[in-house]
Order: sequence, then C-alpha cells, then structure tokens
Amino acid sequence: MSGRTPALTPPDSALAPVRHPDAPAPGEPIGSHYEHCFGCGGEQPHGLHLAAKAGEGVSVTAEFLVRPEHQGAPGLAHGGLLATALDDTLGALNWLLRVISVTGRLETDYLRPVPVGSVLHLSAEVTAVDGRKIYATAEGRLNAPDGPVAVRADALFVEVKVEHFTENGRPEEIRAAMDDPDQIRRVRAFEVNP
Ligand SMILES: CCCCCCCCCCCCCCCC(=O)SCCNC(=O)CCNC(=O)[C@H](O)C(C)(C)COP(=O)(O)OP(=O)(O)OC[C@H]1O[C@@H](n2cnc3c(N)ncnc32)[C@H](O)[C@@H]1OP(=O)(O)O
Repeated sequence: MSGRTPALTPPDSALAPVRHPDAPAPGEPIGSHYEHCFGCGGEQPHGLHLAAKAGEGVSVTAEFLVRPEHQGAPGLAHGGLLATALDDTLGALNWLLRVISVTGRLETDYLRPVPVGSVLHLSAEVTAVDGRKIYATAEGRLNAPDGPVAVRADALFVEVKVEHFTENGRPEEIRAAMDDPDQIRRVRAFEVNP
C-alpha cells in the first residue's frame, strides 16, 4: 500500500527545479553539511555516515552500510533510521539548488526488510519548486543501484534562512559551529548565492 497526501503534490503553479550553476558536478562528493549530523557527519560514531554524490539535473545519490548499531528487529534495520537515511539524502539536494531548506513533511513507504550488512543505494531528486516549497522524492535499493527498492519517500522541504539554526539551536553547538571555519565556509556557500 502506498500513496501520498495532497500536501506532497505540487500545485499547478510549481516550477521545474533548476540546477544551480555552482552545484557540484555529477559524480562529485557533496560532503557533510555538519560533522555531528547523525545522517552524514563523520563525528557521529553510530551515525549512518551517508556519503552523497551529485547526480544529473537536481538529483543526488548516497550509500548507507547498515551496521549492527542500526537494528530495530534482530538483524534488520530500524525503520526510523531508514527514514533518516532518506531524509538526509533528500537534504543533500540543498547543494544542487544552493538553498538551505529543512524537512517539513516526509512520507515513507517500507517495501522490503533491510538486513544488517546490506548497502542501501539511495537516490533523491527534486521534482518541483513553488516559492519556498521544494517537492522531492527518494528511494533506497538493496545492495546495488539497480537492486530491489526497499524504501521510498515523498517529501516537502521548506527554504529557511540561516537564522532558523542560529535562533533555535542549542547555544553550545551554535557557538561551536560559528567558531568552526569549515562550517562557516559551508554556510557561506549558500549565502553568496541569490
Ligand atoms: C551556524 C550553523 C548553521 C548550520 C547550517 C546547516 C545547513 C544545512 C542544513 C540542512 C539540513 C538537512 C538535514 C536533513 C533534513 C532535516 O532533517 S531538517 C530537520 C527536520 N525539520 C525541521 O526541524 C523543521 C521544523 N519545522 C519548521 O521549522 C517550520 O515548520 C518550517 C518547516 C520551516 C515551516 O515554517 P515557516 O517557515 O513558518 O513556513 P510556513 O509559512 O509555516 O510554511 C511555508 C509553506 O510550507 C507549507 N508547509 C510547511 N510545513 C508543511 C507540512 N508539514 N506539510 C505540508 N506543507 C507544509 C505551508 O503550508 C506553507 O505553504 P504556502 O502557504 O506557502 O502554500
């Protein structure tokens, strides 16, 4: 059973997404947006360590090795972590559009169990943009880019300013991020663009 709610169907006024001229080239690694991110950060020992790459158009791919720390049932990935993997892959699309956006809504279909030891091959693409609203879709395939689809999602991301983080994040982490030249460089990549 699957299907998406009307909130995830772009309105007639929505436009086709446009790849930003400074987006990473197809095949180029995108890198983590924050080293402590549970999805893609290198500093999270039990995180998913997703490694995303730019695709063609406004799309990305990523891989997720399911480790024992990611179990829900014995030997199987936890569904919430699979949603995290989809969410974080969708979040990497920010680099193709060169806007900062956050998940407003994420609807996930679980089609097959995902065993520990599997590599989930994820892909995501923006399907439409309507003002601040970014409509996107993602899927995860088992053990090969053309393997069986195990999970899929439709999502609505909403464009935000950097103040979304600086005004809402816990001050300790915000201060540390502001003191980290690499983090500032990442955020500036968005700010210098229209
Ligand atoms: C110094 C450090 C810097 C660090 C720099 C890091 C940079 C790189 C970060 C990348 C990160 C990615 C990581 C992975 C993706 C996450 O996991 S993001 C984390 C999870 N998401 C969140 O925490 C978001 C929490 N929600 C919110 O903050 C607010 O609800 C939102 C989503 C920003 C929207 O609030 P808002 O800005 O007040 O906008 P609002 O007017 O309510 O909505 C705008 C439009 O969207 C629609 N909308 C909003 N929510 C929904 C919804 N749930 N369903 C349907 N429609 C909706 C509204 O109906 C409205 O539509 P229109 O009326 O315009 O037609």
